[in-house]
Amino acid sequence: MASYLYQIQSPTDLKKLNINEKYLLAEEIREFLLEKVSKTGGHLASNLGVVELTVALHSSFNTFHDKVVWDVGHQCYVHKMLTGRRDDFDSLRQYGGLSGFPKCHESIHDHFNTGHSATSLSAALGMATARDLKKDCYHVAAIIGDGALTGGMAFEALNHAGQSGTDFTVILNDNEMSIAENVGGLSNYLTRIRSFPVYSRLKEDLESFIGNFPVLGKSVYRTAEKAKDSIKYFFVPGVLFEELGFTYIGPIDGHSIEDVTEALNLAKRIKGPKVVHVLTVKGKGYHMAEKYPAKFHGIGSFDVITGKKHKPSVRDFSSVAGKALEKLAEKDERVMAITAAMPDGTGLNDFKDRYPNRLFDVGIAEQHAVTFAAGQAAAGLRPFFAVYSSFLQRAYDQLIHDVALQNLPVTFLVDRAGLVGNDGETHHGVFDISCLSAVPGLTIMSPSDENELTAMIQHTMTLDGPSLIRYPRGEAFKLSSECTPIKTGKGIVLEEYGYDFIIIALGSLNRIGLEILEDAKELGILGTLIDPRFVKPLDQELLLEYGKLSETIIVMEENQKIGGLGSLIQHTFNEHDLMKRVSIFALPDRFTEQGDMKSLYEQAGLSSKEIIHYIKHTYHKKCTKIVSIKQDERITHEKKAY
Ligand SMILES: Cc1ncc(C[n+]2csc(CCOP(=O)(O)OP(=O)(O)O)c2C)c(N)n1
Ligand SMILES: CC(=O)[C@@H](O)[C@H](O)COP(=O)(O)O
Ligand SMILES: [Mg+2]
Repeated sequence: MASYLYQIQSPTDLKKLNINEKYLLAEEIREFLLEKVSKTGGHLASNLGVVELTVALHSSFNTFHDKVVWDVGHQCYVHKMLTGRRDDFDSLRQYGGLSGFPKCHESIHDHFNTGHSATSLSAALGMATARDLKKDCYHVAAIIGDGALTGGMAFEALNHAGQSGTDFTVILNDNEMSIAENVGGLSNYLTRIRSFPVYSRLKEDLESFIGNFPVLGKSVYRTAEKAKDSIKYFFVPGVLFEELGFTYIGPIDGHSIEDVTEALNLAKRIKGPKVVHVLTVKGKGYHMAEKYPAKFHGIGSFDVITGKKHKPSVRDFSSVAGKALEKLAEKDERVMAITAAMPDGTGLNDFKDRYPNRLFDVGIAEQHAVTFAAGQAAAGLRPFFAVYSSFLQRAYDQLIHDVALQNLPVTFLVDRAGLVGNDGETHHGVFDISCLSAVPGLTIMSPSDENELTAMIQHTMTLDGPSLIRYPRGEAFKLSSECTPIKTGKGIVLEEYGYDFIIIALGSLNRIGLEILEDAKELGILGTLIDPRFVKPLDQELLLEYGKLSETIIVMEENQKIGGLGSLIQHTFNEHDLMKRVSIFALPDRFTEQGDMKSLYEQAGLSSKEIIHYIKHTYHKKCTKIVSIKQDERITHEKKAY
């Protein structure tokens, strides 16, 4: 059987295929996607949905020159296959392998790196503006999903583009899904447009109908024009976009390669900003993903026949947080939960079922979520915004200006804090301490295990101002059967064998800290492990007390080394004239790549092996020093005796 997929080394080869061959290619692409992603894991459903759209895109656009920006970028796998990266798919999302997101360093066909939502329109508009100013000649397109279109930045760009009249194309991939079901007024609007699938044709008919009657007087023509305008308000899909200054083309069947190609070709001919509205089915072609698009949005390896994951879902920190919040809500009706399109990922699904009126999914709108929470808190509620660390970055000013400055009791449940693994650079939650520890009045905690997480969530209810709890992606665990009560700004000593070294480990890294203590003990090196619990306020008393006891102070944290917990401890020691070297095991000053956690920890030097090595080294140095001091003392003594 001829394989079209394996003939394609670049989009030039795709352009040589006729329409039937393109459909055969689409079938092969789906098989390939299923085969590969079922082994490596990845964003399957979104990619299955854009197979024909991507084939049409490369049939119409020439990405050697034209620029294409993928919003979020999780749906770029087909694009990667068609742009020379098909043979790299075994390494998809693996350490050192092919990224699951667009990466300019991978290919000249990737024009802008993405990973977070709602950036594509701004970036594409910027490129189109640069093109015009430099008098270059190429097309620019942004591909954005209906979910990503709920992000504020997308609206800001629509507003700007509509007025600027800049020539570029927005391809709106509407599958009525974000990760969960899409939400909001815009989503409802798009759904209404879906119910007029033939209107684009009707509009053309109306125009040609009017144009076909030159014998009608000008006034009649104008009346007809006006009538056309009012009819438009009732029937024309996409009036919203048209009113903003875009030409709307659609809705188009996104699984028809001819229709999408034709619509894109038309868009290229029309000057100014355009929206091509494409309707697709998330998970198209794989019945399991069509039925359960949320499960197959981003999935680990799985069995294609049964759709079952190879590693069954575990009880993770997110679900522990969700449960703890439910318990709080049971007792206090002021407790509200807020999510920015991540109810599943942040463990809020049960809360949503139980308290549908107290769970607010605001869409992919982190900035709005924070100020919305501020408003709730200002009016007497106790909102909890559960959000991934890297997505909270988007709302830095809202946190400072709208929450902290007014000392409002909003709690941030900061999930995916630390390294996240295969999503890579864009998704690691490694900046929150550096960014947020500078915010006055914000209490920052990190639990060492699930009991502490639950206790900290309860503890936030005793605080008057804003608070934040950071916890990692992955399986929950207990370090002990229960946890000692949380007191604001107080840490605890988890284990105390001796003072050859002191480890201050943040959050779940205490588990590795305990292992290190045991391994060192077997070597006869005795250490102490401190769980600071609070990054802010830091337990200065505890840290200074133990800091004085040892020459080897080690801090472990899953945050950038610059501006992290280690720096805060160093600063505390300086302020109290405790001149100690603090050895910080954290993330180096570069962006951490994708990969399995073990490789990433090793790369960052955050593994127990690395730290034990360091402890042994400093211990031996100390012993050698003691031996030589003792020798010196003996010589002096002998000299004196002589
Ligand atoms: C700022 C930000 N918040 C949240 C996410 C998590 N996220 C990734 S994809 C996605 C849903 C996107 O839906 P849509 O754009 O419609 O694409 P689809 O998967 O349906 O093709 C979400 C919420 C993100 N990547 N960036
Ligand atoms: C593309 C995106 O941003 C999300 O789909 C993300 O990959 C989810 O990550 P988790 O798997 O950690 O929920
Ligand atoms: Mg969608």
